[in-house]
Amino acid sequence: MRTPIIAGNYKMNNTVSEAVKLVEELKPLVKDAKCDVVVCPTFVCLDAVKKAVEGTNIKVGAQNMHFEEKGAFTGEISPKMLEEIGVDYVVLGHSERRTYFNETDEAINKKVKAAFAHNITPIVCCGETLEQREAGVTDDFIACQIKVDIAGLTKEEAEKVVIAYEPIWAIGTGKTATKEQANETISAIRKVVAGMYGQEVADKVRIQYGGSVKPNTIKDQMAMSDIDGALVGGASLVASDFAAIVNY
Ligand SMILES: O=C(CO)COP(=O)(O)O
Repeated sequence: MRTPIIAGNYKMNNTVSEAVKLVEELKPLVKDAKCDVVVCPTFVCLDAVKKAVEGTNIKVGAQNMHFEEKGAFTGEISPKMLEEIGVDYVVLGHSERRTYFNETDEAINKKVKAAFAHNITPIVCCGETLEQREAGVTDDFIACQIKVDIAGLTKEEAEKVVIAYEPIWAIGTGKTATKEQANETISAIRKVVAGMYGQEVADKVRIQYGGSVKPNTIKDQMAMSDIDGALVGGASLVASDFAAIVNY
C-alpha cells in the first residue's frame, strides 16, 4: 500500500531563525507519525532546517530549483546545490510559480528529471482554475499538465514521483475541494499515470491533495481511496496545526 505523505510548504514565510524554531517545536509533536513528513522552507533556511531535523523522521524539501547544475543563471539554485545539503524533496510547478514566474510544463519536466539525477524526489503540482472547473475541463487540463510534467521517466522514477493536486481556487482561500471532488480528480490523475507508465506504476504513485487543508479537514480527505496525503500551506506555519494534520 502507499505510505501517505504530508508536506508543509512554507512559501515565502519564516526567516532562518523562525523556520528552525518552528521545526524544533514540530519535532516532538510528529515523532510518531504514521506518514512521511516533509517541511519545505525557503532556500536560505534549507541548510539550517536540515541540520535541525537530523536524526528525526522529518524530511526536508525545497520549493523550486533550476534544472541546470551550474552556470550563468543569476538568482537561481541548482539541484546539485540542494543535493549537497541533503535536501530530500523539491516542490516543482506550484501554481504560484506557474502564475507569477511563467513556469511552463516543459521547464517543469526538465526540473523533474534533474531532481532524479540528483537523488531528490520531486513533488509535482498540478491543478485547475475556477473557470476551468466550471467549464468542465478540469480532467483534460490536468492531463495535459501531467503528460508533459512527468514525461520520459524510467519506471523506477515514475513510481517515486509525488504528485500534488492543488485546485488553484482552493489555495489560500479557505475553500477546500470537497473530498469527493478531490478524490475524483486524483483518481483521474492516476489514470493518466497508468496511461503513461502502466497500472502497476500508477498504483504506487502517491498523489496528495492541497488547498486550504486544515486540522479539521484532513481526516475526511485521508479517508478517500485515492488521496495519499496533503500539501499544506498556511496551516503548516503553526506547529500544532501541522502536527494535528500529520497525526490525522
Ligand atoms: O499552495 C498550497 C500548498 O502548496 C496550499 O496552500 P494553503 O494550504 O494555504 O491553501
